[in-house]
Amino acid sequence: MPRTLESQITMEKTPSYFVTKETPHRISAMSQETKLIVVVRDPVTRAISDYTQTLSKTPDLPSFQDLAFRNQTLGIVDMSWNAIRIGLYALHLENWLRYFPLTQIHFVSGERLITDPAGELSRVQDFLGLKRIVTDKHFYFNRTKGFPCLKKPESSGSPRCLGKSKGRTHVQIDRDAIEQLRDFYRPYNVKFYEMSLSLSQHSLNPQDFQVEGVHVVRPPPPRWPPCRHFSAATHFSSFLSMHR
Ligand SMILES: Nc1ncnc2c1ncn2[C@@H]1O[C@H](COP(=O)(O)OS(=O)(=O)O)[C@@H](OP(=O)(O)O)[C@H]1O
Repeated sequence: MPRTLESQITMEKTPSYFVTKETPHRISAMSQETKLIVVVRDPVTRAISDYTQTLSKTPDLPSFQDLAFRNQTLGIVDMSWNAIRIGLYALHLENWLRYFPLTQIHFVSGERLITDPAGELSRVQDFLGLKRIVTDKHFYFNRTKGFPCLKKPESSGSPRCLGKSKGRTHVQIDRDAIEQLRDFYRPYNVKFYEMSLSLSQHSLNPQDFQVEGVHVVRPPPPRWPPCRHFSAATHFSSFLSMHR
């Protein structure tokens, strides 16, 4: 991490931070005031997106079902496959909560980042204690790309969209496999959604985690005092770490 002046914020983004066992301990040893931002999306869509990305680099990859299930007939999911494991947000979060209070963690909805990028970024700016500088006027919807793009980045006078590897058409996976994976993730999603409910900046959509209609328990407000400073974040889940 570079040295940072009192008025500056250092940000670092590494997709694997959120799911790497040793990371919370290492980051808290560096600074307990680090603020953490995690971009999450429906874990089933996330797994298919992950597979689509790997397939584009490794065309002879086994099928999604072969990798996702130990035994698909019995519905036994292979939790050791990274594309599946990463979406077990509740488990990863529990590991982080051993080192950081929930108030220092902010979840960005990957789905809303596409439908309402300015809204998601308002919450990020609030969480970081920043003035809301990034707003609606910075984005436009690019029909060709099918995603929001930046109107005019600071560094150039022309609009900028994310690259071709972001927002690819996903590999088609059969309905049954998707349903089996939804069933598999449901308890983890419910737990994760419940944990996130105690955040004042809570913005996760119940539909994105298939928890609508499920009885979720709102946990008591966190015991920790609100943080003064912060820092850090993860392929949906993206993980960004920010340090002041
Ligand atoms: N504005 C905009 N333009 C293009 N793509 C967008 C945008 N906002 C979010 N997304 C979604 O970002 C997804 C890819 O991001 P990753 O999480 O793979 O990034 S990272 O590799 O972890 O850094 C990518 O997922 P896929 O659609 O599955 O490819 C996109 O849906």
